[in-house]
Amino acid sequence: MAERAIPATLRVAVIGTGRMGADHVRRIQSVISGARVSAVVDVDAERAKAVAARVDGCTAYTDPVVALAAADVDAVLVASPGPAHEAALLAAFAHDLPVLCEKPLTPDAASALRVLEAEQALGHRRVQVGFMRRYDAEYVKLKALLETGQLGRPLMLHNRHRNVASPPFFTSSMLISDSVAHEVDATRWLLGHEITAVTVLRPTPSVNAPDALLDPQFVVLETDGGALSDVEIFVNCGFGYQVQAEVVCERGTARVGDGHGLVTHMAGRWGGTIAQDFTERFADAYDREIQAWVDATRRGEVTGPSTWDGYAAAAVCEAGVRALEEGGRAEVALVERPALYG
Ligand SMILES: NC(=O)C1=CN([C@@H]2O[C@H](COP(=O)(O)OP(=O)(O)OC[C@H]3O[C@@H](n4cnc5c(N)ncnc54)[C@H](O)[C@@H]3O)[C@@H](O)[C@H]2O)C=CC1
Ligand SMILES: O=C1[C@@H](O)[C@H](O)[C@@H](O)[C@H](O)[C@H]1O
Repeated sequence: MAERAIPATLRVAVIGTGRMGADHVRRIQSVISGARVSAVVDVDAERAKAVAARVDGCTAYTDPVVALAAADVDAVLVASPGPAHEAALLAAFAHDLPVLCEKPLTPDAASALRVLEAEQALGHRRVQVGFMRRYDAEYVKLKALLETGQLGRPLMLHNRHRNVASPPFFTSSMLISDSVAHEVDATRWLLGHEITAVTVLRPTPSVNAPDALLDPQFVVLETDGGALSDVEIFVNCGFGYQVQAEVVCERGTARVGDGHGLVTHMAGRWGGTIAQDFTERFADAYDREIQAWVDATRRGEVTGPSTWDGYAAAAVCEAGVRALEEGGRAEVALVERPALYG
């Protein structure tokens, strides 16, 4: 395929204009630099039209394949639901377009592997996966501290991931595949280890969990570097959105996500506020993530979480769902890491 000329302002097609897609359209148009939205695609035609109407020179489509063939597009942002990602990614690969794909890369290891193989067939990386913890200022500092080696070898990572309430379509396995997927990536990225086995423990569900939802869950990830990473996932905690991580090393510990940004003392009490959802807690991280993607694309590069990272997360989550459903511990089987992913 002929080398594609990269314009000064990238023309981006956004596939999926729901909560995340519409927010990324706003971000590209009003917050970051170097890109504009030239096309939006949603199976819900009215939703696509409503979002397109807010953006000059943006066309609405209902089919990603038609959109990428017809529209003037230099890059693609995929924000449709996970099961639709494979088709969208393959449509982008057919035009050799760079893609920012929201997590999960795909919902299971077999489809993630097909995407991995399709990208290798192109011969170069095309995908950045939307694991935004890697762009959060506190997580970035934690990673940098670990890399100095001052704390010594990481032994354990304790993660807490709490949502106010789960959406109506949420299932018990989605606590792992949709939510813990972030901690799976954070563990691999912070520790630089692959995850080899997953154990899922199920306390008696909260009275606030919708019917039959196993919420909360306690997940233990074993790594090939000998560290353990545990995740409390609680998606109906009721009081706020909290994402915290504490790494315990041989010479000390470090933690992020306590939300101590603004502390007030008033009327005999002290305290702060708790974010209510991810769009608030991770707003800056999403801005940095999309800006980094646009900047790298304009340089003709692909950076950030790769298709390999998306595949590894899918395989770990699949093992996690197995452990949840069958009880106990499930081992993770990964294919050999291809040379393209270093
Ligand atoms: N990084 C993060 O923190 C978060 C990431 N996400 C991820 O973002 C993606 C989208 O999630 P939400 O915006 O919350 O979902 P949503 O349900 O609000 O929006 C999805 C949109 O995609 C459309 N759609 C469905 N199938 C499609 C297809 N085949 N082609 C084009 N459009 C299609 C739907 O009509 C809907 O408008 C998911 O992959 C989700 O896991 C979601 C929330 C936070
Ligand atoms: O990715 C996300 C959602 O899909 C997921 O459902 C939430 O639990 C996470 O907090 C959010 O970041």
